[in-house]
Amino acid sequence: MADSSQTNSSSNVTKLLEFFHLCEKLKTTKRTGWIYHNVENPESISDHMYRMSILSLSVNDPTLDRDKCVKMSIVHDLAEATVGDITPYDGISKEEKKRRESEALRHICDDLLGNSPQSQEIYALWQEYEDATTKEAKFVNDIDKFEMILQAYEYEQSQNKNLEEFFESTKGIFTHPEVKSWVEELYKNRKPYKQKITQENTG
Ligand SMILES: Nc1nc2c(ncn2[C@H]2C[C@H](O)[C@@H](COP(=O)(O)O)O2)c(=O)[nH]1
Ligand SMILES: [Mn+2]
Repeated sequence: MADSSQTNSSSNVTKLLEFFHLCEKLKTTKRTGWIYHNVENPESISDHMYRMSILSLSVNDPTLDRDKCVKMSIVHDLAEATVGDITPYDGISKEEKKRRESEALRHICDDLLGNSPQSQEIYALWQEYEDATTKEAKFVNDIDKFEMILQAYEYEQSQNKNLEEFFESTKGIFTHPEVKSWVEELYKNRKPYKQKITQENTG
């Protein structure tokens, strides 16, 4: 039997399980931006965060705390388990989106995780990402958008979708030199969308 100081009380364990179950929403909630474009079988919020953690492990930048970037990647959209995946086109201001997400994260960290040291780290990582002032946060903000256009490219290729909007809205926003090289390579490989010529088009 583990030493009691290292175990949680039974009510805390009950709340931990509630948190773990809440995280299922990240696995089941499809990303809204793809839904709006009728993408078939769109990725979930956690799919997006998982690949961001892989990008964090892959970057060749010794000045970056990559472990921190991995942690930041997997918590940056955690609040979406409660508030959902809000896009810039939903008519919800950045301030309101941040208020909802901050409230959701406070509930998770205070009510479900009992303001434990672990929950304080989760909240601090989320806040650092939102403030976007540290090197790690700027990098993770970059790969949040790079991972999105990477996925847009893949849907364009596999489903012959026109997802130009995602490329337009992220033009010129990348700051990290290596991420910029990834973006350049992606643009080099991107094939123009081919309008499917159907019977009615040809008359
Ligand atoms: N239709 C569009 N949707 C977009 C665009 N930029 C972001 N988004 C979507 C992608 C996600 O579903 C959601 C927010 O993603 P976060 O990872 O930032 O939470 O917004 C766009 O240009 N067009
Ligand atoms: Mn994101």
